[in-house]
Amino acid sequence: MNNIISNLKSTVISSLTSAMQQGWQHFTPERQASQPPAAQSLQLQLTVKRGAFTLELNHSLSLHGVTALFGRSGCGKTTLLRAIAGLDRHAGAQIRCNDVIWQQGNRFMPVYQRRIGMVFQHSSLLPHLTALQNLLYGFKRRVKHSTVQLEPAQVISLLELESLLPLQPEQLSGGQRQRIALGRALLSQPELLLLDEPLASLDQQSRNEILPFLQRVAHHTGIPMLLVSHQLDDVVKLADQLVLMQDGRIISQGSLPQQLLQPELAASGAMSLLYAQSQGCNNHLLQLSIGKQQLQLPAPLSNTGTQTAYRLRIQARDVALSLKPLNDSSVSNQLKVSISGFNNAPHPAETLVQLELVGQPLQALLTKQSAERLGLQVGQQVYAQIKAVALD
Ligand SMILES: Nc1ncnc2c1ncn2[C@@H]1O[C@H](COP(=O)(O)OP(=O)(O)OP(=O)(O)O)[C@@H](O)[C@H]1O
Repeated sequence: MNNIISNLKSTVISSLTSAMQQGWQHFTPERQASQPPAAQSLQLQLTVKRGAFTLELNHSLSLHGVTALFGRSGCGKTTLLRAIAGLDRHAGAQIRCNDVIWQQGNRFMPVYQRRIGMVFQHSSLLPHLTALQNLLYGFKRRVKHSTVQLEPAQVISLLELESLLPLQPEQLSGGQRQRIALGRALLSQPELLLLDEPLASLDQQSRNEILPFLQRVAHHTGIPMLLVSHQLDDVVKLADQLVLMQDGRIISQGSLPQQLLQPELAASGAMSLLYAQSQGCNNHLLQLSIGKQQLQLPAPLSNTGTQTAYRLRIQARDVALSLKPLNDSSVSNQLKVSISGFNNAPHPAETLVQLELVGQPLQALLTKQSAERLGLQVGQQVYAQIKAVALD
């Protein structure tokens, strides 16, 4: 055992030393031309029957960035993820990743050959191993040298694991355990990361702590992620695309901003996601542009001035509409938009007004009475007052 520990330590120390020599104080990797192509599409054809529940799919999923598999509890998300991973084998299923057959007829590629990394709700760290040993578990034994694109030192730096390495799992918080589990998954050199509710067992503080690391992995490694979640808040912070499931079926898929218009999502609190460019800071106010329109928001205190693109999360209830620009209002963010449609809101007295802002969707939650009073119609140009924005 002592030998194993000292071998693991020397692997990381030599890896870290070499990283330092190459100037990886901060990990800013870009996928190299020599790297294998990341997973881009999954073709899925499968039927799974479990008592009264049936999962039935015949879909192609396009995977780039973070794709959220979203739906109510019991709709079949985990069942689908486990089939994709090869953890469960369902007769008659056909699963392909790009052009590689993972399952078809008698052919069944086992989990370890699928080049996937997995993180589950509970981190499943081995309790008798340190964080470092857990991190490197499988890396030395299972990963072929020729496939190594992410070295331990890079993963340690990316996920800021340095101070955690000597600790036992019981000494780590839930969020820290998930960071180690994520690091272990990355060191398996995956072409696809499968994340099954990785934040579900965490309290809000731990969720907030690990979310930036998931964002960092998504942005810096280029490895596509399939994220199972039934928390719309987490999905909106992380995902680029959303696959919506209901009662064992995929009912829609597409870019996250478009999918947020689906009435099924309004039940979880209708919101919009806008992409904006930073024009710098003025008096601690971040100046943002969307096309030719401007917004300003209190700059995040951690703002280093280097971020140029932002995601703005806007609750539909924080958007008000007026027929003319308001000059005597305290709301300073006012955008010219056009009405593209109306959706039912969860409450019968309210309506969700679909708006378009330079090709991006935005929605406002109004009472039907207000919408009628203003005479709102599809195609009409109005002004959206944005009362609150969350920044990513
Ligand atoms: N081993 C099993 N035996 C019988 N039924 C099962 C089994 N596993 C899952 N189910 C049923 O299959 C359905 C889908 O379960 P699944 O865990 O895939 O849903 P989910 O969308 O991931 O839910 P959650 O968000 O709560 O994790 C549920 O109705 C569940 O009760």
